[in-house]
Formats: sequence, structure tokens, C-alpha cells
Amino acid sequence: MAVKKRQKTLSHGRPPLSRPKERMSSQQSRTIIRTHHRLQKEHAAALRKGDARLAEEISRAIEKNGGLKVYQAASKQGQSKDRGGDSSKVLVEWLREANVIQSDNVVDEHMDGGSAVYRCLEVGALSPENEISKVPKQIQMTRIDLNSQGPGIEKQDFMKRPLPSSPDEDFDIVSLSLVLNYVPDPTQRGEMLKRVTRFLHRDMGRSTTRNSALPALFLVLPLPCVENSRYLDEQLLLQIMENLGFALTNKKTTPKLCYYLFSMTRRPNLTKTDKRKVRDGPLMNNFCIVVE
Ligand SMILES: C[S@@+](CC[C@H](N)C(=O)[O-])C[C@H]1O[C@@H](n2cnc3c(N)ncnc32)[C@H](O)[C@@H]1O
Repeated sequence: MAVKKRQKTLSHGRPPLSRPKERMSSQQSRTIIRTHHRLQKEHAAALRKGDARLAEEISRAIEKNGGLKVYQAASKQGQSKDRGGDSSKVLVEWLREANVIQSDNVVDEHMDGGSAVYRCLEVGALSPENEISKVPKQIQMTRIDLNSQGPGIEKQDFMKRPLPSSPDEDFDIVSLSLVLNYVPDPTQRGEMLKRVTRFLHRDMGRSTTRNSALPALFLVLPLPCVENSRYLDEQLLLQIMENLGFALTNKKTTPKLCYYLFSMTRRPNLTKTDKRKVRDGPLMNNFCIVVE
């Protein structure tokens, strides 16, 4: 008996917007990502020790592994629908719940061609077509990355981005999705979180024109950073964030990732967080955030 072929959906035949030329297997992309992270950490450690020769050798190994470009291609593949999808769809969902994003007809009624209501800085942006980019009338996006993959993404190191010099240059939302874990040094991770607070607007909860969920930080980390580290658990993460002036508003975990939305409710205090063991076990990792 002839086997009847299943009808393919329309989307099946449609080419995706950015299909990598050669699709990596998930095993390949995981290996590239892990090797890149490991080498980045070794490179940072060599620099800390002042061993320039070793640092140079590790830089060559990073390039041999494909460098940042191939790492980004591997990460982008992790964003494809069949591998869990674009993390900003969770941000959009939460912003809708908080009425930061409204339905298009509500916006059309209240805006007559004016500028977007809120501004978002996406650090570590891989695509200008992710979910958070699909509501331009409401959220004006500024996307940066160490290596821009095309128009709409500025090549810039967040740690070197000039601080806002006027309220026009600050943001309602900063997104750090799978970026903090990219930073190889625990103190630099703390610096990155501290720096975020300087890009968020400061009229917290006072202005009636702003939504009370804002200003906010969207933070996404691989789940093992929080669930399986000797030096960080969720309690400590929330404590660090509280010291920096953030209150948790939304949280979600999947088998691979943890997503958080924090609203900045007050100014950071000067509490430091050192590297200290919060638990131990043979198969645990050493992910850590140090705030100086
Ligand atoms: C794993 S990718 C994550 C991309 C995307 N946000 C996601 O959720 O899939 C991490 C990206 O962060 C970028 N990145 C890391 N540190 C950065 C920094 N200091 N400034 C700008 N981009 C940075 C890297 O270049 C890389 O493209």
C-alpha cells in the first residue's frame, strides 16, 4: 500500500529569515559554546596572573575554535524555535502582563505617530528580529554586541559604552540575556550588574507617566549558574540584586535556563559580595558573582 505523504505546513516551505549556511547539530553547538566559555575563562585567568604568553596562546585557541563569530552562530542556533526559542519572548510576555506593552489598537488610539513609549537596551543582541523588536511603536530598541552581526546592532562593549549624560540617553529596560555568564571574571560580572543600574532611568515609581514595573532588568542565565554552583544560589543572586536596588517581579525556569525580571525600586547600596561557598558537591560548577 502506498504510504500517504503528510501535508507540509506553509511555514515548512518558507525559508527562515536567517538560516545558517550549515546547520550545526545541537551537540556541535554545545561543544563550541562550552569550549569558548572555558577558553575565555582561562584567558582572563592568564591576564590576571600577568602571563601574556599564555594569554596569547589561549587567544589563538579561541580563534581556532571559530572565535566570537562561530560562538554567536552556535548561540543563534540555540535561539531557533526547535531549540527553545528566542528568550525575549518571555520578556514580551511579562511586559504585556505588566501593561508596559499594550495591544496595538490601544497604542494607535493614544499615539499619533509620536515616538515609542519606552526604551530598551539589549546587550548581547544577536538579531534585530527577535520578539522584543516586534513592538517598535511601544519599545524603541538599542542593540549592542561585542561583534555586530548586521544592521540594527551596534558593535560596542557595554562596559565601555558612555554613561548616559542626560535623561534622553537612559533606558526603561536593559536586557542581559545569556550575557552575564559570558563574562569570564566574577568581579567583572559584578561590575556589569552595577553598570546596568547607571543606564536605567532614576525616576523610580515617582513619575505617573511611567509604568511602576519600570525601570527593569531582564536577566537570563543558564540554569546551572544558579542551581548547581558552589558560589551562587538563587538566594544569593536575589540578595546581590537587592543590594543593587532591584526587586524581583517575575521568574521562570526551564530545564536549561532561568529568566528573571527585576524592577529597580531604589538606588544601589554599597554592600559588597565576596566569593564564598554556599554549598558543595562533586559535580558542581564554580559560577560566581563578586560585587566590589
Ligand atoms: C550567548 S550570546 C547571547 C545572545 C542572546 N542575547 C541570547 O539570549 O541568545 C552572548 C552575547 O553577548 C555578547 N556580549 C558579551 N559581553 C558583552 C559586552 N560586554 N558588551 C556587549 N556584548 C557582549 C557576546 O558578544 C555574545 O554575542
